[in-house]
Parts: sequence; structure tokens; C-alpha cells
Amino acid sequence: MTSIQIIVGTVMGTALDVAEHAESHLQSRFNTSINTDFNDGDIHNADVILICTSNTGVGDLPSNIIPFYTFLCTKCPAIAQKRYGLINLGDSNYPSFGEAGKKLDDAMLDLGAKRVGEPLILDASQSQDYRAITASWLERWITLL
Ligand SMILES: Cc1cc2nc3c(=O)[nH]c(=O)nc-3n(C[C@H](O)[C@H](O)[C@H](O)COP(=O)(O)O)c2cc1C
Repeated sequence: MTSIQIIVGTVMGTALDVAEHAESHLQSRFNTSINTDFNDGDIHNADVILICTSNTGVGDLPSNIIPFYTFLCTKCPAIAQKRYGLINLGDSNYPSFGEAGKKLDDAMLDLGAKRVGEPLILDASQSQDYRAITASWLERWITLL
């Protein structure tokens, strides 16, 4: 069974809620795990990575996902050829809308990781049903895996 590791960046818990919902949606069909506290080496057993991050500061990464970003900048071979998806939670009232997720996307692509589908961008300034939108995005995403 394909394993999907969901790597979460969150400040206030919204991205974790989305990640938990994604996991419950995926777990009957994949070996899934949620990682909120990344350590080097965690990635080796994952066939697919699903990044689910919010944005903070001025397009900054939540502090709990910075170790993953640092890992991307230093441990290229482990990431090259991995497939991944991206859920990027931001707020379009910020000029730096979604920039943290884009930083992670760019770092993954630079390392030769293969993004599956387009990123899902969730906007806190809209009254969006994150769970429903995520579920329908995941249904499309898994057909591309
Ligand atoms: C202090 C603060 C700074 C933020 N900065 C940004 C930003 O630069 N760009 C963006 O798109 N969203 C920004 N946001 C919006 C959050 O990313 C968004 O509300 C997200 O859903 C929060 O998810 P979380 O609860 O997992 O942290 C910011 C929110 C806060 C409270």
C-alpha cells in the first residue's frame, strides 16, 4: 500500500485540522501518517509527501515546519523523485498571500521532487468549507498518484 506522510505547518491549529481531515479521508486507501514535528530521516519511508501548511508573519513558515524546510535545503537526495502534494492555507488580505507554501513548493521542485496536481490554496478571507474543499481536492489528487 502506498504510504503518504502529511507534513504539517501550523500556528493556531487550522492546518492541523485540515491535515487530520485529509488523513481520515485517505486512510482506508493508503498508509497515512501526520507529522507535526519533523526530524531528519522521517521521510525515508514515505512514498508520497502531502505538505499542509499555513502562513504566518509576512509570508513566513510556521516554526514547526521550519525543520522540514531546512532539511529540504540541505538533504537533497532524500527528496529527489519523491511525489508530493501541497495544501497551502493563507489569507488573501495579506500581500504575502500563500508565500510560505510557495517557498516549500519551490524548494521541493528545485530538489527534483514531482508535484502531483496543482496546490490546493485555502483562503481564510473567504468563508470556505475547508473540509469539503479538501475532500474534493483529495479525490482528484489521488487519481493522479
Ligand atoms: C499573525 C498572522 C500572520 C499571517 N501572515 C500571513 C501571510 O503572510 N500570508 C498569508 O497568506 N496568510 C497569513 N496569515 C493567515 C494564516 O495563514 C491563515 O489564517 C491560516 O488559515 C492559519 O492557519 P493555522 O491556524 O494552521 O496557523 C497570517 C495569520 C496570522 C494570525
